[in-house]
Amino acid sequence: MLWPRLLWSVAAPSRRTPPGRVPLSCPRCPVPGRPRPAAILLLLSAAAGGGGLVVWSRLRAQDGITEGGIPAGGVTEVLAHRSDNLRDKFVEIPCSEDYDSHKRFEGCTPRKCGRGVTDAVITREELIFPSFFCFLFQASILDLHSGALSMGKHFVNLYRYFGDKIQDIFTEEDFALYRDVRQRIQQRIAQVFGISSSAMYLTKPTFFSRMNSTEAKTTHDEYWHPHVDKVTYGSFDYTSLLYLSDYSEDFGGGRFLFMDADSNKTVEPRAGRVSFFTSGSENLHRVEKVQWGTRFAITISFTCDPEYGIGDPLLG
Ligand SMILES: O=C(O)CCC(=O)C(=O)O
Ligand SMILES: [Fe+2]
Repeated sequence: MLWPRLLWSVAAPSRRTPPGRVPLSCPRCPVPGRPRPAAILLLLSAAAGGGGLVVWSRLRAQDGITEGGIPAGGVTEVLAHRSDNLRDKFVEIPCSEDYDSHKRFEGCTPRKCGRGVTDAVITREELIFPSFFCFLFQASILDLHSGALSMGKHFVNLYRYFGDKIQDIFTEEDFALYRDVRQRIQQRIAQVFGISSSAMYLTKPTFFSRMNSTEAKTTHDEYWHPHVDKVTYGSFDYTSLLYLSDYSEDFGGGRFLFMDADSNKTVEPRAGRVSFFTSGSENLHRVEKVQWGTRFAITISFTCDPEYGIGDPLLG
């Protein structure tokens, strides 16, 4: 059983919480509360300061496709069922032309495009991240690189807000796990797409997300809009999503959907499952609205352009 699920069951009881779970609390997790103006990093200033957190706000620009549940009449194929335990599922698809309008980096920029799912790169048991999860109970997005935490209508910059104290709040173990997981995903992507892992760079934003059925407080919380990551985030060439909770056990709705011309193809989240794909419009996608419970995931993305590369998030 996963810690996140246990922690969440205490923090936000759900009708799905099975009885008899060990009650856990987060004693080390301080509440930022309503931030002092000096400590606030609004989304815009974060973005102005070098890219920052773009996330879902920009997705609105690509609206116009049915939202919420899967559209009636839309044929849906399941690429990965929650109960599957997949080693290396991969579907190749033709690349879009999106990459032509960006500088090409041979040996990295996608020539082979597609989407893959694996349950064999990360085990469910290792996905603990307790110090990150403390904050995710209070926020919908935690951007590890910038420290931006979205809380209701506000963005708080955790690194500025807590300063040196952040080292007492976040643990090095969580950052080390993040680095390890990032590396393993990067290697898998490189292997599947036939490129060199050293030609890929982590890019921003890289963030934890919490999605539930409560009304979006701001447009940043509107995770369900169809979008193309390369359009939304610019620097992305390869997107990966690491799921931390289970579809239909921890939450309902919230499936990931590739929106192809002929059909939708779903990936049902499963804790430890990595879904990865080339970031161009060959992989238009969205997330179904969550109907109940809480869905946790991490978006970890890569660019081929060293100019947009970032280092691993660091503690302090
Ligand atoms: O969490 C997911 O399944 C998808 C999130 C997403 O599309 C994104 O971060 O760009
Ligand atoms: Fe996306």
